[in-house]
Amino acid sequence: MSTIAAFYGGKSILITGATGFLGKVLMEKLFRTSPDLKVIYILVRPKAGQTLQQRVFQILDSKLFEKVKEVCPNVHEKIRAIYADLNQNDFAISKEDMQELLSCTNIIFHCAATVRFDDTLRHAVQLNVTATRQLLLMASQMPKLEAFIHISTAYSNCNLKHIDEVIYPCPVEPKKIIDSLEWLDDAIIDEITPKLIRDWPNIYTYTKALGEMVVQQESRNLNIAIIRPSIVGATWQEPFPGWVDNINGPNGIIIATGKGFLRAIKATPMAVADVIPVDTVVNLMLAVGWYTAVHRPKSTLVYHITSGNMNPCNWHKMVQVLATFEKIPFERPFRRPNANFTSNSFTSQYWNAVSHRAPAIIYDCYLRLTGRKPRMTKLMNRLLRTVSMLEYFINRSWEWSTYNTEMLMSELSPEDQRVFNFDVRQLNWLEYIENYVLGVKKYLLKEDMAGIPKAKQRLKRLRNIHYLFNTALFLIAWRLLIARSQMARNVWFFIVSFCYKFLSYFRASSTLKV
Ligand SMILES: CCCCCCCCCCCCCCCCCC(=O)SCCNC(=O)CCNC(=O)[C@H](O)C(C)(C)COP(=O)(O)OP(=O)(O)OC[C@H]1O[C@@H](n2cnc3c(N)ncnc32)[C@H](O)[C@@H]1OP(=O)(O)O
Ligand SMILES: NC(=O)C1=CN([C@@H]2O[C@H](COP(=O)(O)OP(=O)(O)OC[C@H]3O[C@@H](n4cnc5c(N)ncnc54)[C@H](OP(=O)(O)O)[C@@H]3O)[C@@H](O)[C@H]2O)C=CC1
Repeated sequence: MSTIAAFYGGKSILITGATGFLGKVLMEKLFRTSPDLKVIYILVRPKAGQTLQQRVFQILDSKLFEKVKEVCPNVHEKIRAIYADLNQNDFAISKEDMQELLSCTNIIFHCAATVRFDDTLRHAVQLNVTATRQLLLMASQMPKLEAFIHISTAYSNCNLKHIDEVIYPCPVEPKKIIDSLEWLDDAIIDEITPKLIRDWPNIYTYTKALGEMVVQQESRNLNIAIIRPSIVGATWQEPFPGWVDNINGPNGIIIATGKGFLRAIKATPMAVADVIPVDTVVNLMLAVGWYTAVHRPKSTLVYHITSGNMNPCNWHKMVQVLATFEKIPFERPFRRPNANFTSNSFTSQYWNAVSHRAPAIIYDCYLRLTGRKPRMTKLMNRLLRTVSMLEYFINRSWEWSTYNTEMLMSELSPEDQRVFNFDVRQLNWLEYIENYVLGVKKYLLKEDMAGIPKAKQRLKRLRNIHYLFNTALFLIAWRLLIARSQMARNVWFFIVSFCYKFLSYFRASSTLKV
């Protein structure tokens, strides 16, 4: 029997961000491996016209939870959705709910965050910093609390090249920032934001760093651990390979490439693509929860869950996705999937003009001519903006030390190492990437596998159109050149007479043989 799975039996667990990508996989694994847990409290807000209960039902009815329903048939009774908005004071939790949370919670997994790179500083600080402080304050009033696990990101210190498993101080104290945001108006905040975030690439990574500082400063006597995953990708093994459900990180790029919108990207091919499967992150989270509660380390331990130092894959290898698109094409692609990597800014601008903007403009002209509303240029601009925000991460490599993560691995029994496996050395990248693309097609785009032959036919047609278009373009350009340049004319006559002579010789020699 797994010690970790047994540890969660009978426990009351509080999860923030349970409706997010990581949160759902965390809940799934908890229910599947510890079906005898007492309750999982999740802090949820109503969204997109759905009530809390509707949101919970939608999650439990998804394919992700199919195995859970077999192992834990009364899973609906074990989830307690609590109305909460982390943007508000006391999270807007009712008195009764708060009382129950304070008196019953044994373990907290704090996953909620805004992960948008372009959020406003005010909102990102509220969610990634102030809400963390508020949750720690709540945690300090929980008599039964055994561990508080805070999810940060491996990029919270991406302004450094080598990152250790320690909490680095930020230049400005989080408290000062929280206080000043209370009275500064939005225009001034926008003006000072670049000065505050300095060499961090965006508000997200900066506020995650502030969040870690808050954890350190407000830890009181709590048993706390911080987990820093790198780029969280689709599931590797559990509950099945390739599960994804949002367009963040590589997912949106995979869709844009597979649908033929994105044909070139400014990336350093040899830079490490530090993707880490979401189930691996969740396994570490559960192992850390157990270790922190049982072994009670004297200080707050930070755990890196990254792939680069143990089983590196670079962006060049990630282009394997292209080969996968041949086997498993996405439906209705705009162009044939192809991607050029360039680390040169000038070449990148060139590709943007030729491979992205020009086809979008041509397509919009076609839409206009056929009486439809043009939309491709707008979509392309949005895509290029997104790609430009991700460029920072695909043109650099970082080194993350993993002493604590390795130490934890060695503390686990062989059974726990199997059930809560976070050893990425066993991961086969090519297989993972193929399953990832398949997962994006099935679970994110919700495309039917039966449509693959049709999609392949369309790819063939697009390839023929591509060749035809290029040939026509070449002939037009050549015709124009011949009309204007004597030298081009000479070259043309030379080529034609050479071909003619070659053909005559070939014909003559074959007649002789007969
Ligand atoms: C060639 C080979 C390629 C190989 C692969 C290469 C991969 C490279 C990837 C590199 C990734 C690097 C990531 C680094 C991450 C750092 C680690 C972290 O902690 S970071 C943690 C991770 N954080 C990040 O990765 C955040 C990065 N992303 C962002 O910050 C923002 O998306 C943005 C600012 C980039 C764009 O903002 P904006 O332009 O406002 O766009 P929106 O966001 O609002 O959405 C656009 C559209 O999509 C719709 N839609 C949404 N969801 C779904 C869905 N589930 N289903 C379907 N659709 C969905 C949505 O409805 C909207 O459509 P519409 O309503 O207009 O019709
Ligand atoms: N995905 C990645 O690549 C990486 C993620 N991380 C970290 O992992 C954690 C989880 O990320 P991930 O699952 O990908 O993110 P998601 O965006 O998928 O999920 C974010 C979660 O936070 C919740 N949330 C946001 N705002 C509020 C609010 N005001 N009140 C209540 N809940 C709120 C969301 O709820 P709702 O559904 O209502 O919006 C959602 O459940 C984050 O801390 C992130 O920093 C770290 C490294 C990489």
